[in-house]
Amino acid sequence: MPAQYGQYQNEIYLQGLGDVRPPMSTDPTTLESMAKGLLDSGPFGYVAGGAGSGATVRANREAFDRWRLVPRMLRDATDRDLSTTVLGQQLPAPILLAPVGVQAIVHPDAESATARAAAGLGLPMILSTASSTSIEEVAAASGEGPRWYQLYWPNDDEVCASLLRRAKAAGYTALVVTLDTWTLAWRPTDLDQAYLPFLRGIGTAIPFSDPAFRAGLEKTPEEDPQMAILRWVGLFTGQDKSWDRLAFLREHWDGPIVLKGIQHVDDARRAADAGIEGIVVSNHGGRQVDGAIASLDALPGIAEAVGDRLDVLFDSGVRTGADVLKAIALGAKAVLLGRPWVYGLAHSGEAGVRHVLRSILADTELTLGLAGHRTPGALGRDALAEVTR
Ligand SMILES: Cc1cc2nc3c(=O)[nH]c(=O)nc-3n(C[C@H](O)[C@H](O)[C@H](O)COP(=O)(O)O)c2cc1C
Ligand SMILES: O=C(O)C(=O)c1ccccc1
Repeated sequence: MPAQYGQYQNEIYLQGLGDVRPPMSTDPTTLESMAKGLLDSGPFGYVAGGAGSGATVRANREAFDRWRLVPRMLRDATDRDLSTTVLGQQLPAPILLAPVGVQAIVHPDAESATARAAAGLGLPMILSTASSTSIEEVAAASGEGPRWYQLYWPNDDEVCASLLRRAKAAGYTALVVTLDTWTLAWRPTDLDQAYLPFLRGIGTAIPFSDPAFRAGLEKTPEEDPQMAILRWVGLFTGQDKSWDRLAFLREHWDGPIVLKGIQHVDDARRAADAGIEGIVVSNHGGRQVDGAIASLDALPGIAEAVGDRLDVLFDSGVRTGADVLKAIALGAKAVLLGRPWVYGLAHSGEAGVRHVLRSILADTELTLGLAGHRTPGALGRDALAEVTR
């Protein structure tokens, strides 16, 4: 297959001949400061912020800086192919859109804009349970694009079964169960502004359309929004879940299941023992356990232990093409991207998300080739050097 994503580089240079500049920076590491100038401090702080002192947000980036690619020369890497297979599904590149809730706080087009941008590139969007837009609406915006559903596992089995039923009916093929956010962490940036997006009312945050959810309310969410919001938050807080409860999800979901938020190798082994198809090695972008291990530092041991039994995915701190390649060389099959495209969404909706995704895809493809490889699968530990200070 001819290299395709690198075309974005040519496109940008050609537009430059007509004095047209790219819509926003092509360097995703600078998008945070751009978004700071665009968004109110509440939503910006919510997206950019982390737990506690921010130690784990920083650690995620520092871990990437400790690994360096070691490029190889005089190997024909003119034609690159980023495609890969995850959960038995062919993907055009080893990149997925991480589940991100409440997208209406950054742009009115919210999840529908993201879904259109992802679908246009054939990348799976993982729709959050905490989305601003309904499962069915986002499915419609996805068109033929691949779609996965992320579950915040409610402590009401009826609501859980209803969400899974709707996701299945709307064509979502894989289920990502997020385990690390059964309550929100201590997040000083949000606390200092008393900012919590889903306490700000119907329409801007959580959809209340679910029939099983509505059935459990005395008054409709339209009549008593406060009550509805409190019940919704309560449903996802302080759950008393254990590994044997995965059987319930199996019963109500007939596709592959991925557990998100795995950081300990023993938890990865338990997932494999339970017959789970995939895990996401993730610390939630440093938003949950302040002081937690950098996600990239947790990856190699986990990939070594279970990489041949299930698909190991990775997120937290991926910003550049080189980062994508480093995570793959350390054992990930694919990576999830979080904040960078959210900043693109804030800038210009669907077009902004598309620009950020195309930038990272182009960077990934060019850097792969320049490092001397044709496919992500060719990357092994010998493609990297660890820098010790
Ligand atoms: C604003 C925001 C909202 C998020 N919402 C969810 C969510 O609803 N479900 C979930 O599993 N993860 C959620 N995450 C975590 C992401 O899926 C992902 O793990 C994280 O953003 C990856 O780190 P990165 O932003 O450094 O790429 C959210 C992250 C952000 C920044
Ligand atoms: O903020 C988050 O990290 C997150 O996962 C979340 C949780 C609930 C609602 C929206 C997002």
